Amino acid sequence: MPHHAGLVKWVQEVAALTRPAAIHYCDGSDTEYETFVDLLVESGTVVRLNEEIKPNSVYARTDPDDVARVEDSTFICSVKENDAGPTNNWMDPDKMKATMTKLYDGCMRGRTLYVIPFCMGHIDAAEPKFGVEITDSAYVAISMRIMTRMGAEALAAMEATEASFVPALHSVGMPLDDPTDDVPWPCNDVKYIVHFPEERMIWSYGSGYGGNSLLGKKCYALRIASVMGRDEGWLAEHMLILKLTSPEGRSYHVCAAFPSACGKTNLAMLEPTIEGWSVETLGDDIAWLRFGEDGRLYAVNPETGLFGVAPGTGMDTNPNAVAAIEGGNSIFTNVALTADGDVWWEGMSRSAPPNLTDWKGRPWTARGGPEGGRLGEKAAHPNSRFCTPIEQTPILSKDYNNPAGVPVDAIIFGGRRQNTIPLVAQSRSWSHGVFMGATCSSETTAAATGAVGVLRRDPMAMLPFIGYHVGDYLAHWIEMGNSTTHDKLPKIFYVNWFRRDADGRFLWPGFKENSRVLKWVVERIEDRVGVIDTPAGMLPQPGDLDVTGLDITDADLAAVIGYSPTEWADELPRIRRWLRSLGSKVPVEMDDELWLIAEAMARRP
Ligand SMILES: Nc1nc2c(ncn2[C@@H]2O[C@H](COP(=O)(O)OP(=O)(O)OP(=O)(O)O)[C@@H](O)[C@H]2O)c(=O)[nH]1
Ligand SMILES: O=C([O-])CC(=O)C(=O)O
Ligand SMILES: [Mn+2]
Repeated sequence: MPHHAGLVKWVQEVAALTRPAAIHYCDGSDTEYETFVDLLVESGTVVRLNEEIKPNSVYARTDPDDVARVEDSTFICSVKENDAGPTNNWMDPDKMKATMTKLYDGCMRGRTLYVIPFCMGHIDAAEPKFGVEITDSAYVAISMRIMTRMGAEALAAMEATEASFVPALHSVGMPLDDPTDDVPWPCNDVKYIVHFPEERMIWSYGSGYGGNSLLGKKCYALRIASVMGRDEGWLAEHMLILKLTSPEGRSYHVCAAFPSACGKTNLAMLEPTIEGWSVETLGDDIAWLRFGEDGRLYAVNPETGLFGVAPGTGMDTNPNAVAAIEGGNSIFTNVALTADGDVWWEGMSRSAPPNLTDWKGRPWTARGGPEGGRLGEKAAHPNSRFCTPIEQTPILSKDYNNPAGVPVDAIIFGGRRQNTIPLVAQSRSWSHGVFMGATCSSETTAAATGAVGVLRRDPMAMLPFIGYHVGDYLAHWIEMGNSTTHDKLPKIFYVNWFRRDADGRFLWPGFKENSRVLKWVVERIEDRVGVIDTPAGMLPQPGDLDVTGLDITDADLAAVIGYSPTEWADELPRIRRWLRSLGSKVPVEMDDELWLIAEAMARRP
């Protein structure tokens, strides 16, 4: 039994409310994992994959209505409504607690309450960030084991100092009065993903999907941590971290923020196509950025696993992710199952293997669709995921486990835009870089429920993850830039791999070829190439972007890297309207940058 008084008391309170049949404190051991998998096999939630092909791995199919983050049901319940800002759903915390307490009342009947002590970031960090998730899902428990530093070690470190922790309560919301009533994927139509920023507390109900239920990830490491960062002078960001080494052996660290399903995992594990360059991975989704004593910004990845989009992950796009997955020890969700007990998804190989079972459990027919389903339906859900220990990445940087993190040389923002945004642009200054991040936009993907392909602004790729007022968040970014000398700050860039021609064809091959853009970024850091200053930012000069050996026409290249005055004439009013819609907390620097761009456009027809 743990002796952390605060923890024991909280577990007792939750148990009194939710009335589970049993309580289990997770130690994170291999035996415990085996027990949980056995239970999940018995309840039909997972099947074990073929031990020869995917050792120690399982496959889960969710309820077809529980496949992504539910942004409409995600709330920031700050005490004051204005502290949640215009981009978050808000409800009065007392009202929300009353509503959810009713839902939690008896919600774990017939199930086991699992207590998962965990640490986001390194347990021996200067100020370790602890959390404890209570959940009634063993699927969540085995996923948290991959994604976080959890179990006995985290608990011991917490107990050593009676450290405070973020309490994170999760229930699938399906009590069992008769065990034979259980379903493979218990969940509830009513879903709430709720954050109490002042109390640093998370309540989640009704969903078992990763982004809604693995509360260390988006809920803690982004929404709650962004509030901690505001108060303590650091940043919690939706960013990958990579280390890039040039043929001369000089290394640089790059953080990049792209919205969900817009290429972070792919870039983080990139295999450069240009001679002599190499990439090592440090993180693929979340970065915590703090100033070191030398005044530089340092990044750590608070997670220990990859929770990656499966479709599109294949040998030709991301061989390092494939290698990590081949290592086994993984949980696959909503992909397709092969006849020999392996997994498959669109983009893994050119054609589907025979006798597939799709993500809804339907046999896959030779005509290329599920039995009883529509032609053209995918075998794997577009937001299907692999959950794999990051340590299995063949190109993991040796600094991944360094509690102090790595110094950041460049920050890249990106989005998924068919037009307007050039392949790569550098910011003229820190505040122009913050402006680029702030006005970043993207066409929506399947990572959240709702329509796909709709253009929305996604500041720093954090729109669904900022735990407070977006205006205060942008001001915090500006302040971070003012807390050190200009030359120590990372350079800021803005990229777009997704620009298309009039026929909808991607103009840029992307994936591994994005190494050519990283090379240009390094050449800018080293001040070896010049730029063309445009309203869209500082763009590569003709001939500077290395396209040796690349199959791209001059016309396509010009179109993908170029500034389009007509497209920007449409864009500028959209940006202005959007900034206005955020209200008066937006820092004045954003208006200044907008004005500078408008000026430049007027000068340069
Ligand atoms: N056209 C094109 N598609 C890309 C590129 N990089 C990634 N993609 C596609 O974008 C999708 C998502 O890529 P990921 O790297 O998994 O995205 P992510 O940002 O890590 O997503 P989250 O885990 O949801 O935060 C996949 O379907 C990829 O095939 C690129 O350079 N060009
Ligand atoms: O949270 C999730 O569901 C997965 C993810 O990384 C994202 O959506 O950005
Ligand atoms: Mn993500």
